[in-house]
Amino acid sequence: MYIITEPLLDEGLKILRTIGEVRVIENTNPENLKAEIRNADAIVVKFARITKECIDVAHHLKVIAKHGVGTDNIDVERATERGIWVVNVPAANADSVAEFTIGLILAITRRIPEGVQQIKEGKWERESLLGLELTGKTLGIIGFGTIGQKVARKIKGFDMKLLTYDPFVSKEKAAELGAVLVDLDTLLRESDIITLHLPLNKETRGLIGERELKMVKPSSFLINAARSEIVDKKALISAIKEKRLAGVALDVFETEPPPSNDELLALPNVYATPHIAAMTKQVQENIVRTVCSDVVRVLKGEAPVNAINRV
Ligand SMILES: NC(=O)c1ccc[n+]([C@@H]2O[C@H](COP(=O)([O-])OP(=O)(O)OC[C@H]3O[C@@H](n4cnc5c(N)ncnc54)[C@H](O)[C@@H]3O)[C@@H](O)[C@H]2O)c1
Ligand SMILES: O=C(O)CC[C@@H](O)C(=O)O
Repeated sequence: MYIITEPLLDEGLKILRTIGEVRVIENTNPENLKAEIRNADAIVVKFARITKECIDVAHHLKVIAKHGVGTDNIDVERATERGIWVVNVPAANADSVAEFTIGLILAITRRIPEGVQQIKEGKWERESLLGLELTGKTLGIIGFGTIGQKVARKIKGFDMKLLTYDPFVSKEKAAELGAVLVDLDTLLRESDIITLHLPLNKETRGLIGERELKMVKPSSFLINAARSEIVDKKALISAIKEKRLAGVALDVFETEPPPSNDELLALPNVYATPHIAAMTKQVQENIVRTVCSDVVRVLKGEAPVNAINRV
């Protein structure tokens, strides 16, 4: 068996080597990926785009394995048509991502990165760093799945009012975790902080656009540790420039890494981190074990545990 993979922890490489030859590929631009995937029986993918064109040259491919939960970088429909399993690792990173989300909320509302910067520059300008107390404020959680629910559970001690919007969740489920299920417009109008925890797909691309950003309070903050394209970038830039949003914290970008002259990142009140919400030792070890074990299962002719399609 021949397995290709984006760079992985050694533990994962060891598991894969029990079933075949493993090649680590660093260059995942479309042409290189097409050349590499041609002879592969399996691919472990982090951020590389596994497009229809890529899948169509992969005549031996049996499984596309996502190191993580979001499979928006994989053409799952085409893989299914071609009889190729797509597996991911659901839930494994949810605690870490929820913890990180709360970190971003605190960082942006209490202006922690600016405070750090001031001190390092030898400044002491406390009066310029007035923040927002979270107690009694409203947190709007868009997407109430594994991560959204963990955020609700973990933020309890902050005594915030919780709203959530998720078309696939019942109001009873929301209430169980102390949140009120509302429609999107209500959430946007009433929240002081809005955090996104939904997948990127045809329905959610651009879900937060100009119309939606015109509804939010100018004092509100937006947190995006889900996927960049859920928010319309042009509309977001206008909202920040026109002071219709107090601040934005982003862990995800359309192009990763984003270009150094990115217009959004250059704006004040835009905080950013390099897609690290799931970057904890525990999560990375757990994910690599789970995903590589599923690859081995498929290559042995067994059904994977975490398939997101049926072939
Ligand atoms: N920054 C990171 O490192 C990082 C790490 C993990 C996950 N993520 C992103 O977070 C996303 C959510 O992860 P999860 O584990 O909670 O997934 P999940 O599938 O458990 O939950 C997603 C929730 O979104 C809801 N949803 C779907 N369409 C919606 C819509 N149109 N409006 C509102 N809600 C909608 C679903 O009903 C579901 O409850 C992933 O798809 C991934 O893109 C990012
Ligand atoms: O591999 C990672 O650390 C990030 C993946 C994350 O965005 C996911 O969708 O699970």
